[in-house]
Amino acid sequence: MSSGSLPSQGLQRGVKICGLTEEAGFDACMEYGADWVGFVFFERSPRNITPQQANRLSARHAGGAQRVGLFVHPEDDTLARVLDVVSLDVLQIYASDDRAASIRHRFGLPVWLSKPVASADELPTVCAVDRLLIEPKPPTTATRPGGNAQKLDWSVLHGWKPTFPWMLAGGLSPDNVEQAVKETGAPAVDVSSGVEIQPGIKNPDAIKRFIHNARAPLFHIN
Ligand SMILES: O=C(O)c1ccccc1NCC(=O)[C@H](O)[C@H](O)COP(=O)(O)O
Repeated sequence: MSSGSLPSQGLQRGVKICGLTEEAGFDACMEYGADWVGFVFFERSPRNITPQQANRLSARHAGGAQRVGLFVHPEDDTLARVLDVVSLDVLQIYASDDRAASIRHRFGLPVWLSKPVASADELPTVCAVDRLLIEPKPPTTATRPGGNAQKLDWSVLHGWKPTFPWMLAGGLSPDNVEQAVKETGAPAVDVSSGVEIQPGIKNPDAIKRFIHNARAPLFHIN
């Protein structure tokens, strides 16, 4: 697969809205055409959702955006328990490359791996799974590895030419996403805090604007 330039639908830039917990936010993702919706299975997160709640939300719409389950260093048992209750299309994982590849093999689902970076020399050159999420390192005081509304220094990505699918995450919002894709050439973008009224509660209008603005720039590769 080349250059990470293949979002889920043709040449349209891929958009993932993460951390859905309630109906209005979930329905907005479906109405405004998000490519992926994320459910956070991490107890310390304000966006944590139970498998049963995720299943109920997911059942509100047949089809539409792919359902992504987000896990932090999960055991196989945890993944199996969630997948018993809610059907997921993608597993988004915080783990090592080897562990992520092993989860992919064990569960037979596409796996996306989060790659926190702080400088250009930390940018990955290979991808052991299906997609990498490039995001900033969390603040030292953070209680979770992502979803902290922290923006990556986009200049870190200048000149980076990955040969695998990737997605930009961290501190994006309806107001900065257009500039973010222009500066980085990101083929896909991921947001949580930037489209929220409060942690875990999404703003439908912000979701609409985020999706529109993310797709506004012509598709190009950096
Ligand atoms: O959202 C959380 O609470 C969370 C908890 C544990 C690991 C990851 C988490 N979120 C990751 C994300 O939602 C995405 O990477 C997101 O695009 C970045 O978050 P934000 O800066 O809030 O947009």
